[in-house]
Amino acid sequence: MDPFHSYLKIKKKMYSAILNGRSFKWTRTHKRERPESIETIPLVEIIAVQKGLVEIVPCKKIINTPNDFTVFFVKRAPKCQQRWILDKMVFTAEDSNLRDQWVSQLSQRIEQHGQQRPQRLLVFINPFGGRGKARKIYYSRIAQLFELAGINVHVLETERANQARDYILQKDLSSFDGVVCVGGDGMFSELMHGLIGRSQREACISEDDPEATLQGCSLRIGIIPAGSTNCVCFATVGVNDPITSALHIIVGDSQPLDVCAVHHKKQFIKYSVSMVGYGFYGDVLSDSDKHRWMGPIRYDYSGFKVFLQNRSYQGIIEYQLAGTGQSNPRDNTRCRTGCMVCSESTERLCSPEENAFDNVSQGSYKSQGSDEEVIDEWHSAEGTFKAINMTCMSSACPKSPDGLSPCAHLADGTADLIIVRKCSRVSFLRHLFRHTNQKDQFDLPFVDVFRVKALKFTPIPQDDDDESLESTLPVHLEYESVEQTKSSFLARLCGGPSMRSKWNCDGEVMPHAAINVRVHSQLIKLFARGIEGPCIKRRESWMPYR
Ligand SMILES: Nc1ncnc2c1ncn2[C@@H]1O[C@H](COP(=O)(O)OP(=O)(O)OP(=O)(O)O)[C@@H](O)[C@H]1O
Repeated sequence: MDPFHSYLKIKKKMYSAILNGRSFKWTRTHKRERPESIETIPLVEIIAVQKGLVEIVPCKKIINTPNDFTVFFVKRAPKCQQRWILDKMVFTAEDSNLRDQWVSQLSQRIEQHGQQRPQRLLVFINPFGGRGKARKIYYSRIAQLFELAGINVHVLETERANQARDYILQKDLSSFDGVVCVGGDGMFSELMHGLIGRSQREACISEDDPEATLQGCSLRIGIIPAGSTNCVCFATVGVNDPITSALHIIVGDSQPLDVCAVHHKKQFIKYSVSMVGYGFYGDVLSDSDKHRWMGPIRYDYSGFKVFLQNRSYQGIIEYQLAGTGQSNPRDNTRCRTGCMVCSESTERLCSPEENAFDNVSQGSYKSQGSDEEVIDEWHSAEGTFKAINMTCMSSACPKSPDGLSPCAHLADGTADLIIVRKCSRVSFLRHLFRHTNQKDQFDLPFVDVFRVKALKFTPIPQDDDDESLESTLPVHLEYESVEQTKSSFLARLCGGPSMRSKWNCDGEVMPHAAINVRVHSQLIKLFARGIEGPCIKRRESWMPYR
């Protein structure tokens, strides 16, 4: 399409406006204005163009003036690049004919650039999410944005847990371009389980087979953060803000995401994107579940209590390292919009001859840019562990803006395994505290971190039936456990001895301690583009990879 140009007025001042293949620009025609005063909006970030003077906040109002048109577009908040705002500008053309030409030209080009934009969405609202705020957030702030963008929406308010998952598993979704949840991480997990389960059923793949290469999902998931925890949204957008997320959905962003599949023997248990954690985080979650009445503060309460208990657990960790040609968890990079590491993974997945992920499941991986075949070796560590965490993403959240593993990637087909061995309370506190500041939380003698493809954990002692463990402890282990906890007054104060922790899988307690976890590359896609910002983080104390 040829560029379209004319003079337009904004608030009675004359501007020269030009629409080309990628952007819409306008600049003052006055001679004394400097060229920096050019305003530019990329076409992909124009939400809508409408005739007349149009308002949508606090409610929709159109004044049909003959020469005016209103352009709605995305703007970055002044103090936070990741927070998006809906901005608008009213332009006045010389006559209504020119106005109509502008509206038609802009609409055509938005459509041309917006092939990834959803036309029809299925929206699930958890009316109890975020202490009952979800419904209000959707109807007072989001519904009008979807209407403005011309998106057809089918809204369902859930009446029970797992209703959204079951709906996705059972109903015809062929008319939808995406599914959206208005709620917290629990609602996101429901949508993810529904979509992955459905895709496997359609591809005749058994989710119970831990070795199966799973089928990716075609529908994208949107998250309107309205829960008490929204880690997935924060780690993929950089901010928990309903308007920002709605705008990412409208412009049709797409962010692939790796997913961990968790199995117990040959039985599928759960999918995870943010954290599979044993020991400290498992104990905090299972304790906090007993205090749900406290609301979100229960996590702080249980965190403090579990910290005082200072428990560690015996077991064998086996992990399959990702090929050495890839990035590593301490390379001081950040996964950001357009991440090269994730793009390489996308290319590998898209080219069937070099489908490294298929090779991985057979035990080898060919690193990018080298002819060298790197074996994804299995390693093992036996010992007493305070925390074992595996995460497919940084797991950044408002309390820890860099997250559990700051250099983890969203879509590179790997996860970061963080092993914290038995240590004193003070040492563990140092490790925890470093999640909230700029210091390297892995630069401690009792912490190891690896970039992995898979994990197996076997608690000691092994037991066929996890639940009956406590009654069948060998005497020496029973003694050690009791010593470990009873030796301390603080531990006694905070709870009795326990031989086995629980796994925390994205905020849900899992029933088995013996599990296998495997990363599935780019299994789902979100309406997001990753966190906008620089890929390299400059830290004063830069620590090379150990
Ligand atoms: N109508 C409903 N009634 C009860 N539970 C529901 C309903 N709809 C969804 N759920 C369940 O509620 C759980 C929590 O929801 P969600 O994550 O949206 O909110 P939250 O405020 O972040 O939750 P949490 O209480 O876990 O902090 C989800 O696991 C979901 O399965």
